[in-house]
Amino acid sequence: MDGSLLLAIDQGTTSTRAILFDATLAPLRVASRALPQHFPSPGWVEHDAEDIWAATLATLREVAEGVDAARIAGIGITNQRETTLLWERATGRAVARAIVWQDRRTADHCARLVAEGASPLITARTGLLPDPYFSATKLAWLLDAIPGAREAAARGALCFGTVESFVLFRLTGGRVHATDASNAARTLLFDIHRGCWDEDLLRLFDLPAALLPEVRDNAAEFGMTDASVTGVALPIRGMAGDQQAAMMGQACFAPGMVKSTYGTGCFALMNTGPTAVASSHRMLTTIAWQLGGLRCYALEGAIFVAGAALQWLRDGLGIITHASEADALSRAADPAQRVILVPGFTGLGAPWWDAGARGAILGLTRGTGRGEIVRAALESVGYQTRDLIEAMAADWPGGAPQILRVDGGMVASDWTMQFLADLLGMPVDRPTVLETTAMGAAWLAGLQAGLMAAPGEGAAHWRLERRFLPMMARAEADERQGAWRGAVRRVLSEARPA
Ligand SMILES: Nc1ncnc2c1ncn2[C@@H]1O[C@H](COP(=O)(O)OP(=O)(O)O)[C@@H](O)[C@H]1O
Ligand SMILES: O=P(O)(O)OC[C@H](O)CO
Repeated sequence: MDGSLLLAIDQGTTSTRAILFDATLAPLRVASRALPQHFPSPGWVEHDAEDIWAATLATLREVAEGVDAARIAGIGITNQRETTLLWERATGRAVARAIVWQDRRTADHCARLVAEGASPLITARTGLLPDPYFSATKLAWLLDAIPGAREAAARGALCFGTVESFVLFRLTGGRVHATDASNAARTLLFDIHRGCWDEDLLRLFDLPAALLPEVRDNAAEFGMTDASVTGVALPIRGMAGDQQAAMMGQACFAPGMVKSTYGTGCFALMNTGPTAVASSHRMLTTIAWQLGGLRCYALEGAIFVAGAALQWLRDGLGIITHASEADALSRAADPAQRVILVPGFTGLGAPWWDAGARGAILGLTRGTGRGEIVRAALESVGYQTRDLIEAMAADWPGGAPQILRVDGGMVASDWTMQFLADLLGMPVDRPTVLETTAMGAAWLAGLQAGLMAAPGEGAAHWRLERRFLPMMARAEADERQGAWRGAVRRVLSEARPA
């Protein structure tokens, strides 16, 4: 028995992965399952809790097959954040489909909160703002929509949680209803300065405290899996929201370091150390991690559509059959055409926060073909990232970061990474292991198991695969960014927050 393997579960928006890592955080085995998406109404996005659970169990069993359980030092769970689940405490059965972070059905509730002047309280306590992206209004919506749910919630018969909490509950056979500080920080209900659920916010959203999970450090004893579920009892020792886990996988341990993850959406996070920096530029302030009761904070820019634009080109328009075709099509596209795609399919996130905005393709001519449209989808990722990085640089006393570390499914696109470096005018570093989210969860479990050094004591697990250096003239980059902002202004809704 050496107890030096770590097992990460990464429950993402479009897939669930389980990855077995060795003690140097090198991935040994990966199992993956796609997650079905449900779009029952315009702007609504749902996941079936049983799909999440079935994929979690299947991937976990697949990577653990034939491995001596005594060699597994711990499991780390990481997850799509904010996605809201409500389930019966007695049975673990979800009472409705999960409402996914991208879902906009609570836009009116958020607009009401803004109109009633609740924004300053919400931002001061949570570092967030009233937007349907976060969990609280989704939870309130479920309690109102399901007959009897409010009464059952008040007597403690229901559990609320985001995906990590639901997965933990099921893995432990219903014994543990808990979450971690990084996930709690995304609910609109958690005071990120005091590190606890906030009574005033519970009142504001009319939610009973009996629903809430207990909040633990990111590296902690979360309980043992139930042997009847996983075959043998294994310790769960790490937990973090996927974007915070990616920060750890990217070893962004020093204040001022930034990573950006390109999956379905794009999430750029800057480490701000023990200081919760309040943004004057519509960035989010969030908990990066809490270890030994001490919190490290981050500034975050969240954009809702990155790789999802390619999914739309593939599944909605059918003009590509696989995302990997996008690079060749973009290289071959006419450089003289300036087509701009604003991917506001589910509204716009940071720095616009406009739930009513919708997407647009501008600059079409008779010569525009699929290459120019695909290239515009890749370019939209660069433009959106530059908006975030400039906003963060304006908030952070240390100014602009020197380097951007990138990860997520979309960084396979060399073309996109080069365009990103060109627009930002800074190096873009792609690591050897792109499963940085799972790596972060494994790192947390390893930290708790005593296998890893604490942050700041070295970042031996991070290795550079390729650095993209800026080649575009600054004047051209600035002019392009200006044209992008002009395009965004044309899709903003009249009702957007001032
Ligand atoms: N070669 C590629 N070029 C561009 N985008 C890609 C490529 N391969 C995958 N993607 C995009 O990456 C996204 C999937 O990344 P992933 O990190 O698995 O997402 P998530 O965690 O949100 O489920 C998809 O939206 C897909 O369009
Ligand atoms: O599943 P991902 O990688 O798209 O991440 C989703 C985010 O956590 C939403 O906040």
